Amino acid sequence: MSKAVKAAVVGAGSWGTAFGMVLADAGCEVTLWARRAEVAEAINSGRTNPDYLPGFELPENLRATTDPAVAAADADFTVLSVPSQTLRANLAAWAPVLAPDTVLVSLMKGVELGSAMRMSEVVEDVAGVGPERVAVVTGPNLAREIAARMPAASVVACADETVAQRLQAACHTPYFRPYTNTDVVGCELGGAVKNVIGLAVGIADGMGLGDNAKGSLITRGLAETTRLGLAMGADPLTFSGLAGLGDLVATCSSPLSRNHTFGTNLGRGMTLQETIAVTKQTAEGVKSCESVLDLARRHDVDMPITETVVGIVHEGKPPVVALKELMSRSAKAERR
Ligand SMILES: NC(=O)c1ccc[n+]([C@@H]2O[C@H](COP(=O)([O-])OP(=O)(O)OC[C@H]3O[C@@H](n4cnc5c(N)ncnc54)[C@H](O)[C@@H]3O)[C@@H](O)[C@H]2O)c1
Ligand SMILES: O=P(O)(O)OC[C@H](O)CO
Repeated sequence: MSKAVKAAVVGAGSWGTAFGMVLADAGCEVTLWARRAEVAEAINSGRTNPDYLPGFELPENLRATTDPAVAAADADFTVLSVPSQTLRANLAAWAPVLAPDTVLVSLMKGVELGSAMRMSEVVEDVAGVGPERVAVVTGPNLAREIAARMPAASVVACADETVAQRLQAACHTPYFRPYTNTDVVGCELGGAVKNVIGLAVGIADGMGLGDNAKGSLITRGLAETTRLGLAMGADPLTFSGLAGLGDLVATCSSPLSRNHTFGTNLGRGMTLQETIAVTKQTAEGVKSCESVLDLARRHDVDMPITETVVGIVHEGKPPVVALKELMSRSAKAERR
């Protein structure tokens, strides 16, 4: 009998826990690392994670610990699911205990502030591993729907296709269908920028701007994501796939999206501080809109929607003023 695949998951938040359930349902032995002892205790004794995924019973082959060395031991895959801006510090603490040949898997959809590095680049930098040891899982995967075992497709990206295929096998279940891709840059950009566009669509929804505005923002949001991707060497076809259009549509249409909800609250007139106060979990676009804009400027790419979101979220620009500015930009051909 072959040995079960072992997976460590760093971060027992909503997506770390839900993806841990997917791995466990696919037959892996999963150990979740939780920051707080009470979260680990609830998972081990109550089979639930009431703080992040209330109402879902967790599989028996998913355990939790607060000790990184226990979680990391012999892990074939070390799955990283913490807020993007904390990855560097979290992974630095894990680096000494990582299993020697473990594949590091990023679930995160953000870009590091200051360095403008994608999450896989931060992983390579901190863990000192090459791209063949780093994979990314991304796509239209709202954690609560996955935890309810509702059907979804996803993308498993790695520069080394055989590694992507191993991970694909490790997380393939009757309700979770992962596709492989070797375009790590495109997959990560799709995930990070859709959060920013999700904020923009949420703001528009909160302002009551209607479905034409939503369709326009989604489409032009995808256009600016693709422009950035092309400048960074991504395959443009990635953006019409699950990591691009798929995730953008799910995020921009779902009340389960934290980024969309964050934007809706701002569009309804809440202040930034009020919105932060009612947001219990990570809305990556709030910080990553600045690092995405930084990336755009480094690559000399025009990203007007991203710029508008930064203006509203970080510069106190009233949404009505931002809307007027966005709509009065000079006329253009669609494909440029
Ligand atoms: N929730 C989803 O539906 C979903 C789906 C796909 C991808 N993602 C991505 O997965 C990543 C993780 O998101 P999530 O939804 O699990 O977030 P979350 O807010 O639900 O959980 C974050 C987890 O990170 C832990 N953590 C570790 N160090 C931390 C620190 N210094 N500060 C704050 N928290 C810290 C928290 O304790 C918590 O367990 C994000 O990049 C997100 O974009 C989320
Ligand atoms: O809740 P959000 O906005 O972080 O979105 C969750 C996932 O990324 C959707 O695929």
